[in-house]
Amino acid sequence: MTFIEFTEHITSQYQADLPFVIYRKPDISEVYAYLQQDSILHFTANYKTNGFVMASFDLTESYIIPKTASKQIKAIFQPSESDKSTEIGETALELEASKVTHLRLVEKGITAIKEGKFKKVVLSRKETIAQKNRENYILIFERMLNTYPNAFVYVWYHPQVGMWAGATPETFFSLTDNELTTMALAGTQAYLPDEEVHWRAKEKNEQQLVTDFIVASLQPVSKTLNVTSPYTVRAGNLWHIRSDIKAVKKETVSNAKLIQALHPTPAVCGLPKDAAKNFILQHEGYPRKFYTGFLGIIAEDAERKLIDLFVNLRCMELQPDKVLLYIGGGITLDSDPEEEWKETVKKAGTMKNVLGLS
Ligand SMILES: C=C(O[C@H]1C=CC=C(C(=O)O)[C@@H]1O)C(=O)O
Repeated sequence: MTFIEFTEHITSQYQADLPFVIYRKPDISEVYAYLQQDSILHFTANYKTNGFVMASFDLTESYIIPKTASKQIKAIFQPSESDKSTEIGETALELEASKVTHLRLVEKGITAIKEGKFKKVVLSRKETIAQKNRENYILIFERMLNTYPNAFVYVWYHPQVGMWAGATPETFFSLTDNELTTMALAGTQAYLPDEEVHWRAKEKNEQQLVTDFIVASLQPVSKTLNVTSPYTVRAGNLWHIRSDIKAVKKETVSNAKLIQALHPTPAVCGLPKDAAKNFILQHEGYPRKFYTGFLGIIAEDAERKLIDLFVNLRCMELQPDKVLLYIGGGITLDSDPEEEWKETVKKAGTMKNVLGLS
């Protein structure tokens, strides 16, 4: 199937108001779709059903587009020069208001760290863009494919839930039979061509906290565990620090148990997990919904088990009359609120770029 034919199937699916997901895994040229043949909202509690999972940060919403209820199609996407001309404005006023709110939130987080409530918390905000862009979801998908070749790129739609799109640099975990791979991702700097990246102790420590958490969470459920040294990776207009983690999972550990052990990681929540999560739910002042949740594929049969899940970062909710961007950053003892604000502005650039806004 050509990419054009692929998009025609998606257009018919959307016109019929039926659920679908289109996605591309990092560094490959195939694009895939699950086209659900009914409009039922399917839930998954045990993550055993084959299909495409979309789970919210607080796990109150864990949906699946089941394989058995869907048509699956694929095509090859050839990268092209993307057209970035579609653009709309946003109100400076809203941005100012959200800056004050975010600075206060970060200050509260730093105070709580000083009081010993937790070591790290990831605090986020939502930015509203007065742009009617839901109908442009295919153009947005193409632009994300072109701009972020090493990201997991997707558009997900369910008539009862809404439409989400994103280009995330973070794997939650992949499982092939019992071999698990995951990553510890943290630290952010702007990508500037021809400039070398230097990480400060603050960012290195922040990333180490994430690695330590993942290792400690995987130890009880794994037979073997290996971690690479941290290295620098590019995610669009940003640099991050990353370590790769490989483990062999104990046979008896279920998907649900694994998810429970790892989600939410300190890359999106904090440390200790429960204290940071409570702080987020109490103080962020808006529901994260699917931002910092996870999404991806579950494909298990008698022969083999394949799971490929990604953390939902650098994403947006495409509502009929507006676009909502979700962005955050890790706060530790030495965080500076103004710098943290700037970091969220840079991260917002990942999605604004595909909307033609930066
Ligand atoms: C929470 C986000 O990014 C996470 C992933 C990489 C680096 C991060 C950081 O430097 O704070 C965050 O932990 C986001 O993009 O909204």
